[in-house]
Amino acid sequence: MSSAASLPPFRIPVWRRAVLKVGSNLLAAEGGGLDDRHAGPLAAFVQHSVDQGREVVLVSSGAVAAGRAVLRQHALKATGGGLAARQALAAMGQVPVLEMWRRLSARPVAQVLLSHDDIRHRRRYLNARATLRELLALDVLAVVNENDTVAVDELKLGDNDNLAAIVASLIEADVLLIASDIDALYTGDPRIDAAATPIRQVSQVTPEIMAMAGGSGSVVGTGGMRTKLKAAVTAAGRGIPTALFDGRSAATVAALGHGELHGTWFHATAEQRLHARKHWLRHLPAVAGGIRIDEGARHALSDRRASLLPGGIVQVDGEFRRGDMVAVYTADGLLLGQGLCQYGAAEVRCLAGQHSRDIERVLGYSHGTEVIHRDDLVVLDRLLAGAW
Ligand SMILES: Nc1ncnc2c1ncn2[C@@H]1O[C@H](COP(=O)(O)OP(=O)(O)O)[C@@H](O)[C@H]1O
Ligand SMILES: N[C@@H](CCC(=O)OP(=O)(O)O)C(=O)O
Repeated sequence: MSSAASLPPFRIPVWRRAVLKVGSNLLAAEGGGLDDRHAGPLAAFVQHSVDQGREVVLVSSGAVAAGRAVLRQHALKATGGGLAARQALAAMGQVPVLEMWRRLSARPVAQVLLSHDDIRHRRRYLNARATLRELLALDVLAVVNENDTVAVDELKLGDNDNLAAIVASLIEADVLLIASDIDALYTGDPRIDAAATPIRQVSQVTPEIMAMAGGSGSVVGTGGMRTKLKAAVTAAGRGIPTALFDGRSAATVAALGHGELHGTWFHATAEQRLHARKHWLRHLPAVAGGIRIDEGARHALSDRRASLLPGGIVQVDGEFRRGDMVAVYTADGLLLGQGLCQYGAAEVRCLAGQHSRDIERVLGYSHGTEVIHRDDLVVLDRLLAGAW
């Protein structure tokens, strides 16, 4: 088997926001529990990226492996196998996982546990997104994992590769970074196929590429290469490229900090991203009613692609709830576009004409400074001009 070191590195495009997924195999110690040997250089990579003005959200596995060690440490006996036992292990293990990242990070860490329901339900999805955005703004390291406690088998996000791709889409990351225990995608499962060769770039995950992937090479890993390829497909569907690399190699991790990938790069085109989002926003039906805005806000939305702030709102028609798709009109009633509203109609009525900084004073709480965030807004004249 030839190794990925035989190929020239891939120069990754400059990115501003990334999701870094750290797999179980990198965190599980041989005799059980956690080993921070590989997590150390990865935490240093995150810090280095932040120092350069970038943002990184971590998706970390390892809870089940860590939970097993807690059980042993305290000489506890599992009451049985099955799902509940695994969930209990994960619940116990989240503590040492967080503790490890806290120890390795110069910044405060925050735990974000997500479940299937949080992704499927729009309101919960928006809440999760708002929290992650806030944590990024606070410069806090968000450590995401699946909320195994409430995830039953048929409603599981499944593996953290998939979760990482969803989080990348949630925070609109520029790149998904998957740190694994293998240095590239190979033409076949390297454990079985001695002639397998590494691939540096994949322009699209085709059925032929999918057929190259086998399952996990270890007992702690969940999905193997197959789930990584599926994650790359999910991410590419949102226009997010994926980098797969060997998180056991400190040199590879350090090189990544300088934009050099010694792994596999899965391309995603900008058109894919625009198309997916434009399509999604455009086809979500708007609720009855809407928001009328003044000339300054119209200019900001259509010419500067800005978010809708409370100050530019002159009138609220009808009823809608937080998270609903709401039509936006000019003051004289021309339809300008539509977007996902961060506040319900009653709240927007209170906020109309107010400065963003006064939201908390007016409502007693805040869901953010934007009434409609620019990422959630589709402006029709841009669409028609094909520029969105
Ligand atoms: N075509 C392939 N190329 C590379 N690795 C493969 C391939 N098919 C299967 N694998 C296996 O996938 C493993 C990585 O996945 P996994 O064990 O789930 O790790 P993680 O904990 O990082 O998610 C590799 O160690 C390798 O044994
Ligand atoms: N929530 C589980 C995730 C396990 C998992 O998916 O692991 P991985 O092999 O990294 O995809 C844990 O923390 O143990």
